[in-house]
Amino acid sequence: MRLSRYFLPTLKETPSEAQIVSHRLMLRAGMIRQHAAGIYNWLPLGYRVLRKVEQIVREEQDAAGAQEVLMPTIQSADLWRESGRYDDYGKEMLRITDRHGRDMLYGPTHEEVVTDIFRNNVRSYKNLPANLYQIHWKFRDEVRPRFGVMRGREFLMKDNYSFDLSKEDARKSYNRMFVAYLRTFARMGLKAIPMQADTGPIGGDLSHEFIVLAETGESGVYVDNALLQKPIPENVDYDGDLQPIVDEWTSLFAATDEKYDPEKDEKPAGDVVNARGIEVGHIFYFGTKYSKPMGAVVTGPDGDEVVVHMGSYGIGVSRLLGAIIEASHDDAGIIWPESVAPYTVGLINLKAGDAACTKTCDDLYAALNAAGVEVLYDDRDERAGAKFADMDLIGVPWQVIVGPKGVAAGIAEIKNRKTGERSELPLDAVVSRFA
Ligand SMILES: Nc1ncnc2c1ncn2[C@@H]1O[C@H](COS(=O)(=O)NC(=O)[C@@H](N)CS)[C@@H](O)[C@H]1O
Repeated sequence: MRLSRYFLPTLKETPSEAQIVSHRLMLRAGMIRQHAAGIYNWLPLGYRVLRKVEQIVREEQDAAGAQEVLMPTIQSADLWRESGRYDDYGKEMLRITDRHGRDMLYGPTHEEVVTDIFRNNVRSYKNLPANLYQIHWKFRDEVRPRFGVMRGREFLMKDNYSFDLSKEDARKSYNRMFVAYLRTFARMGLKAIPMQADTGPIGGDLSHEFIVLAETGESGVYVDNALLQKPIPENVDYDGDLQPIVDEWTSLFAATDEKYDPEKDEKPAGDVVNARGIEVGHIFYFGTKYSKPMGAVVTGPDGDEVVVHMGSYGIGVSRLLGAIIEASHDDAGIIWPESVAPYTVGLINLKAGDAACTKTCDDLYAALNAAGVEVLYDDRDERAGAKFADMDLIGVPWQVIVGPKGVAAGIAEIKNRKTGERSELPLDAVVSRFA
């Protein structure tokens, strides 16, 4: 993409309404613009990263055996009356009346909808286990939306729902998601620690939140330092027994401050630190909480009717962009991990008015694109300083800097955005370096 053509309204000034760094940088880098409180427009740069994050979530869900669906954002209130949550859910639920006077709502979550899909289409235990997921927009009328996409009212969530014949089988589904979550966040360069958590309006008695440690996090947490060093599971056999991995990750102390109070509870063993964290995922087992009132049953192996056991598993996809920036930035701006970066290379033409330099850069841009390298090409007629500042703000992992002197010497300068390390490369070696 050429910066001269990019719809990228960067800001020099820090917007006053932004209180945390990720919110400030997402506004300054032209990634989002607020539409209303807690509701955002996703501009080209921001949307590009959102889809990269979404894709990693999707890949790990597919690898774990979940199947992607798309459920409606607007739901009928009738299902929520069946589950008994219509009144309990409170003011966070955006309630709507359609032209025929029917009670509808903008979905804050989808347990009822997915249970309705299951009960209408599955009769036999032979179709279990089932695990359906979607990546879709949710609406929760938060009383105090803040911190940009971190606590929005309309936000993008990946939500899964699992269906099993028994609590034991449901535990296996839970474990598959637990491991998939460890892998998902690690692929985005995040250390997300699974912690015992409250179940809140979703319900159930088994739940873990996945928390990324960050000083601006809204959650207070207590975590054993050893958890931060643990290697992430690789080459996972999702049909195998994952309990040992889950046991390993839950044997050390980690709890949100809702579950552990240092004043009341005894001091846990280990090198436990108190920190702030961002909840990027939350998984629940809640048995028959929805399947019983909604009649989601299957015929069991011995012909009897069995109410299925369920769990639900959420990831805050849009929140993750904020979390990644909180975990990876510096004074100059965002530092995107390569796995979610909007572009891999930021190509900077230091002298747009110099014909030889511009031709070299244009040729390099074409060659990198032809090799499948995602390039953001600063071809603007701007001062070098402004170009460096913008590319550092946008946060692409690698900068390829070409000026008239470099062209004369046949070299480009390469800058690693994360380390600041600079090196030189012959111009004809740049494509192979990044392809
Ligand atoms: N207001 C919000 N803004 C941005 N992300 C949010 C917001 N509320 C929740 N999330 C994200 O969505 C994830 C899942 O939300 S949740 O309420 O914990 N869980 C559920 O909704 C379950 N139905 C899982 S499918 C959270 O872990 C958090 O990362």
